[in-house]
Amino acid sequence: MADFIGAVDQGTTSTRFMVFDHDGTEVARHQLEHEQILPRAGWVEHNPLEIWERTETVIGSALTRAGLRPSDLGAIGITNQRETTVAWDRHTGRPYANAIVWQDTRTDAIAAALDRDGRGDVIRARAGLPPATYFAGGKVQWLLDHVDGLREAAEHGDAIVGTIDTWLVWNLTGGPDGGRHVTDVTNASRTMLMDLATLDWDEELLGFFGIPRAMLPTIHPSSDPEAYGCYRLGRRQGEIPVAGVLGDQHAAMVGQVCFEPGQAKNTYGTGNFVLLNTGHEPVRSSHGLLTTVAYQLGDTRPVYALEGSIAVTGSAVQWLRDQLGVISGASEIEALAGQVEDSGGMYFVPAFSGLFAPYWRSDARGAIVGMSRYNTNAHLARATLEAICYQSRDVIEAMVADSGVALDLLKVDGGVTQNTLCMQLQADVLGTTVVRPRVAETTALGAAYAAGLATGFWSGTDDLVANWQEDRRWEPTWSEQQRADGYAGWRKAVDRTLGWVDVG
Ligand SMILES: Nc1ncnc2c1ncn2[C@@H]1O[C@H](COP(=O)(O)OP(=O)(O)O)[C@@H](O)[C@H]1O
Ligand SMILES: O=P(O)(O)OC[C@H](O)CO
Repeated sequence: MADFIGAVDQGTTSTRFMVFDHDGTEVARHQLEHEQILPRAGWVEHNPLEIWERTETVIGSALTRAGLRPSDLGAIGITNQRETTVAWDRHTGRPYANAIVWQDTRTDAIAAALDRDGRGDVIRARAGLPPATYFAGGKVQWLLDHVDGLREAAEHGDAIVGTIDTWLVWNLTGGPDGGRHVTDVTNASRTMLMDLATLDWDEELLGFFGIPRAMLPTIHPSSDPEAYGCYRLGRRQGEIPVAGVLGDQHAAMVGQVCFEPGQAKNTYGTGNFVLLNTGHEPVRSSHGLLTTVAYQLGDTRPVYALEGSIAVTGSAVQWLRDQLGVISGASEIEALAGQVEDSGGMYFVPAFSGLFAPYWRSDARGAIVGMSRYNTNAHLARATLEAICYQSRDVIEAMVADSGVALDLLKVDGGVTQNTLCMQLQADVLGTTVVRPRVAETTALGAAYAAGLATGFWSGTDDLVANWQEDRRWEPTWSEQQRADGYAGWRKAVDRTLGWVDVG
C-alpha cells in the first residue's frame, strides 16, 4: 500500500496541494495565489483556467520538492471554495465566462424575487438555505440569462456547469476526453437546488431558476472509491484515484474530527465558517443559520450541520493590505494592532458583500464608525481583528439559541489563526476557550481523510480522532462587563450598515 494521501485545497485566495502520512502529519506542500478579478462594485470573479493550471502546478511541484512519485500516493482528495460557479463547454473545456465567486452580489435581484412570491420558503424548507446571492443556483441562472448562447448550448447538452470541485474533477479525470461530471453531497447542498432529504437535485427547485437538469453533475458521497475516477497524469506516470470530495468548510470539520453531535469548529480564511455537527437529522434554524450536509463518508447515512457563514474576515485584512496600503503583508496586522490597547472606540463592519449569517441582509454595506481624530491605523487594524471575532460571536450566539447547548470550547483553524492576538481577542469576545490543533491545515487534512477512508488507508474515524493533537489554547481574560460593553457597541455598529443600498 502507498504511504501517503494527497489533497488539493482550492480556496478563495489560493490553491494548495498537501501530502499527509498515516499520522496526519504533513510531508509536502505547495501553494499558489490566483487573481481576484473585481470588474464592478459587488462583482468577484476567478479565471477557471488559471485555477486549473495552478492546481496541476501545485500537485507537480509539491511532489517534486518532497522527492515523491505519484505512485507514493494511495489517493487524492479534493476540497474547494464552495458556491463559486463555472459553466463550460464539455467538448473543448472552454469556460463560457469567469467563475462567479461566492462573495459576488450580482444576483441580488434574483435572490430578492424568490422571497416575494413564496419560492423562498420552499427553498428554506427543502434545501435548508435562505435565498441569498451567496449560493450557486442564482449564479447558474445569471449565467444562463446573460451569456450569449449558453441556454441553447445547455439545452443541446453541450454546456455543463458545476462548482469548483466539479470543474477540477472533470479536468483531473480527462476533461473533454472522458472527464467525470460529478459533485459531492456537501457541495451540492450549497446550491439551493438539492433536497436535503433525498440528496438529489429537486425538479421544482431547478424550475425556480430555469436550470436544465442535464447541465448539472451527478451527486455522490464525500468519500467514494469509484465515483470520482482517477487523476490521469500521462502514460509514464500512471494515475491516482480521486476518492474524496467535499466543500472546504465540511473538510475542515472532518479534519477537526468533529464527528459527534454538539462538536463545532470555526475556520478563519477569506471568510469565517462555524459548523456545528447536529447528527443524522437536518436541524432547521430559527436564528439565521444554514442547514447543510456536514459530510457523507461512503454509504453511511449523511451527517448534517448548522452553519454560520461570514463573508468577510481574512479578506478584510487583505483589504487593509491591497486597497488601503495600511500593511504590506497579512501577518503585519498583528504587530500594528498590538501597538494599542483597544480600538479607541472604533468599530469596522466589513459588510462588503452585504451581511451573511445571522443577518442575511444584502442591503448592508461596510462601515467604520465611532471614529474621532484620536484614531490611527493601529486602531483600524485592531478593529479589523475585533470584527472577525464579533462576527464569529454573532453566529455562535445564534447556534446556542438554536441548539440550546452552550459552547465551552471552540476548535479553530485557517490562515487567520496564525494571528495569536486575534485568537486571544476571540477567547475574550466569546468568553470561551479557543483551541488550535497541531495541523492548522485541517481543510486539506479533511479532504485527505475522506480520500483515505474510501481506499482503506485509514480504517475508520477512530483512526482520525487518534491523530488530532492540540497545539495551543487561549483562555478569556476580559471581565464580563468589558465583554458585554464591547458586544453592545458591535451590535450598534452593525445597525448602522443595514439598508444602505436598494436591492431588487
Ligand atoms: N497573520 C495573519 N493575521 C490575520 N489574517 C491573516 C494572517 N495570515 C493570513 N491571514 C488572512 O487569512 C486569509 C488566508 O487564509 P486561508 O486559510 O489560506 O484562506 P482561504 O482558504 O480562504 O484562501 C487571507 O484572507 C489573509 O488575509
Ligand atoms: O476559500 P475559503 O476557505 O475562504 O472558503 C470559502 C467558503 O467555502 C465559501 O462558502
